[in-house]
Amino acid sequence: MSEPIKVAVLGAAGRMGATVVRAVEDAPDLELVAALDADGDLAAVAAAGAQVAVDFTVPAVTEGNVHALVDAGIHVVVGTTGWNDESLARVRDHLADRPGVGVLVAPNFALGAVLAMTFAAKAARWFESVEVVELHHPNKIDAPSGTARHTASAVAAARAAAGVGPSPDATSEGLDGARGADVDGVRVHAVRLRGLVAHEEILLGNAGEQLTIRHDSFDRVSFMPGVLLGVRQVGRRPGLTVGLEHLLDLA
Ligand SMILES: NC(=O)c1ccc[n+]([C@@H]2O[C@H](COP(=O)([O-])OP(=O)(O)OC[C@H]3O[C@@H](n4cnc5c(N)ncnc54)[C@H](O)[C@@H]3O)[C@@H](O)[C@H]2O)c1
Ligand SMILES: O=C(O)C1=N[C@H](C(=O)O)CCC1
Repeated sequence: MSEPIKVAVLGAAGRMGATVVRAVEDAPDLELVAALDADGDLAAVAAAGAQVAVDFTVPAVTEGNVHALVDAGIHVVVGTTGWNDESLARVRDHLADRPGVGVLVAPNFALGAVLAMTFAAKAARWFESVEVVELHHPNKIDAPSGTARHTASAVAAARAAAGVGPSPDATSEGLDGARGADVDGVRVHAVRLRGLVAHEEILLGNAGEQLTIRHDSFDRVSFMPGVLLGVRQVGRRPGLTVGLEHLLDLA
């Protein structure tokens, strides 16, 4: 058997980070060499000999972590949300100077969520209306979710490519926010409710019919097969990869 991949986890005291620590410890082909939280020193990751770092921290710090890890020649698997076209472009540019280093940024590592996004993008051109509803635990700090943004962008791109216009909407009066956020022209609604973990519905409507695509993560273990797949694959994918769909032959 080959040597285990040496893995560091950032955000290790958090809900996701703690779950990733347990998953790495349970995987015979992986070795946990560092587990850092907010009070940790990022230099400890390289000092521990980590080959791959997994980042489940907070939107305000994740990009800085990635640049520091890329400088150290460490591959990175990022689950933290808050990324946009500009921050992703900065990482892509940085990686051009670091051939051989891979970064995977995925807004959702649950296999069902990735399939739901893929199915929604495929279906989007065939419906007059489409809206996204995401539902999460009330401790989540960002809205709408990274998954919902990624879904809405993919839906919008598929509709644009097929020449489909915007969803019909006659709203001209009411309260600000009542129609949700606009992500590339697709309405996205965020629910925060005690008891929830991570859930998404894509509602697609035509005259006389509705298709609802729904995914539920009831437990954070649902993200672990995707995270571990990313850890195992990221070193073989130099440059920036955005979305787990690229590792699942779905893109
Ligand atoms: N991609 C996915 O599949 C997926 C799944 C669940 C959550 N998330 C995202 O992951 C992120 C974390 O979610 P969570 O529920 O675990 O949050 P959390 O608040 O429970 O955990 C975040 C942790 O990061 C730590 N932290 C803050 N700054 C740090 C730093 N500079 N270095 C190291 N650690 C630092 C915090 O102290 C905390 O322990 C969020 O952005 C969330 O949206 C993504
Ligand atoms: O619990 C969270 O926070 C989650 N964040 C990701 C997102 O914003 O899409 C993935 C689902 C869980």
